[in-house]
Order: sequence, then C-alpha cells, then structure tokens
Amino acid sequence: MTAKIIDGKAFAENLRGRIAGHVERLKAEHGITPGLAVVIVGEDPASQVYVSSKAKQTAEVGMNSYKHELPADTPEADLLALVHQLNADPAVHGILVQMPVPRHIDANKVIEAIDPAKDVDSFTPANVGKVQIGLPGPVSCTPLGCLMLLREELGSLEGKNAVIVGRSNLVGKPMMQLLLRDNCTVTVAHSRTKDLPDVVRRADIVVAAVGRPQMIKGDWIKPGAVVIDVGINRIPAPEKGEGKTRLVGDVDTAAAAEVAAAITPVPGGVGPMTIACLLANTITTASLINGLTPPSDLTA
Ligand SMILES: Nc1nc(=O)c2c([nH]1)NC[C@@H]1CN(c3ccc(C(=O)N[C@@H](CCC(=O)O)C(=O)O)cc3)C=[N+]21
Repeated sequence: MTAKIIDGKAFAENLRGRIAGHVERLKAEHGITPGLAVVIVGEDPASQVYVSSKAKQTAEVGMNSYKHELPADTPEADLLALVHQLNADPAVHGILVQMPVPRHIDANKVIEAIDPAKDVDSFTPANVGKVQIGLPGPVSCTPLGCLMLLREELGSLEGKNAVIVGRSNLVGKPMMQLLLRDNCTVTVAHSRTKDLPDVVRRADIVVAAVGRPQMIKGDWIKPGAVVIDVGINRIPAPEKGEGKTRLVGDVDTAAAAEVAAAITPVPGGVGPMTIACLLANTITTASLINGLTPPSDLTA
C-alpha cells in the first residue's frame, strides 16, 4: 500500500477561509473585530519566523494582530505586567506568549497570569479542566488540528484504537482527552513504555509527539493505520550542501507510508494546522467573551 499524504497545508488554508467568514459575521452582526496578541521574549530566529507568520495570517483573516517583542533580558515582573495589561484590554480576545520563555522567567507563572477567557493556547489550568470535562472554550491548538485532520480522514473515530506516543502537557495529554471524547480507545505511550513497537502496532490511529527525529519506524505501523506526525525536528542535510538542514517528523515517513492508509507529512502536515487553530480559538474566545455561542466547526 502507498499511503495517502494528508495535506495539512490545504486543510489549514480552507479552515482560514471559514475563519475569515466568521470574522466577517462578528464584525457585521455584532461590531466585534477579534484581536490576537502575541508576545515573544528574546531573539530566537525560529521563534521570530513563526511569530511573524502568525501575525501575517491573523491579519489575512481580518483580525487585529498585536505583536509585542521584548528583549531576552526582560524581567519576569515586566512580562507579567504586560500580560495583565492585555487581560484588561477589551480589544484583545486572545493572548499567546510564545514558549519557551528565557530561563530566568517561570513559564508556569506566566501561563497562570493569562486570563483563561483569553487563553488561546488552552494552557491555563482552567482551560485544561474545561477540555477534560467537555465545557466550551479554547482547545490546545496542535491537538485540535490533529483531531480535525483525523475526523476529515476517518469520519467517526468511534471504537478506534488510538496510540499517542508522548505525554506532554502541550500535545500528548490534551490529545488523549480529545480522542477519548470522540470515543477512541486511547493508549498514551512514553519513554518508559515497554515494547513500544508492539504497542504502536495495535493502533488504528498513531499520534507521534515525542520530538525525536524519525523514531517511529515503518514496521511499527499496522497496515491501514492513519498516522499523524506532530514532530518538527531540524536535522543536518549534507545532501543539500555543507551546513544545511531539513525538517523531519517523529515518524520515518517514507517507510510508514508503505504500510499506512494515510499519513501527515513534515513539513506541510500538522504545523500549518496549529497556526490555523490558534485563529480558530481566537474566534471561540471572542465569541464567549461577548456571550455568543462559538461556531461549532472551529472547535472540538
Ligand atoms: N505559546 C505557544 N504556542 C504554540 O503553539 C507554540 C509555541 N508557544 N512555541 C513554539 C511551538 C511550535 N509551534 C509551531 C507551529 C507551526 C509550525 C509550522 O507551521 N511548521 C511548518 C514548517 C515551518 C518551517 O519550515 O520551519 C510545517 O510543519 O509545515 C511550527 C511550529 C507552535 N508552538
């Protein structure tokens, strides 16, 4: 078998088109222009590129984009003060503080300072809890993007054996909640899991989120499985020239594609969905802040 390559970039583009429609409606019917504030501390070049593309896409769907770039040595108190200022700003419906923050800043303190009503990453304890019990609110961007791709590919996920490799707060744990809500039988595997290849071989759905380049091999994949590769790893690519690099996922894509029914590529799979879901969450929070029901096509 040769797997279908799931085009996350195209799905994300379509999603952004629907988001633009929702922005239009919020403006025309309610006089609300959703606003997203992105805060970045320090000059990490990869983060800079990523934040710029978020700002560009935010503007493209008709939302207001507020970018705050702070120097790497910004005191924690100054960052917390900015978060409080954004919490109080009625033009801001979503706040994202780009992670990781420099070591002298406590990331948990920053996350807990964000008003859960504006927490478009769904990182705050309040929103993590809401996702767990199924209350409306923002849902972690990467898991939400993965869920949308899986539903598009499979329709109902009911009864599927889903194996998530990785138990991070960022991806593994929220992914577990979402797949459980869609009636999958969920296994969360991690670095201490015994016989990991055998565990993965039982999966109808594999979500790889470990951050180790090409760790999941082709012969770990059950024939006909759907594979979602969350990994974004930069590795040396001497074939492209001295000192060059390329992006690979957590899955050996070429080998897995020989066995799977469908697989997301890296780049062009989950990554673009993450940013589109950030915009989707800003519609969700802007709606809820104004007492409106969020659009059902943008959430879990
Ligand atoms: N508060 C916070 N929220 C985040 O959601 C967050 C964060 N901090 N810190 C960094 C990570 C990383 N992340 C990515 C999203 C999209 C791509 C993406 O679109 N990747 C492209 C490739 C981009 C390239 O070529 O470098 C792709 O996979 O096709 C990558 C990485 C969000 N993060």
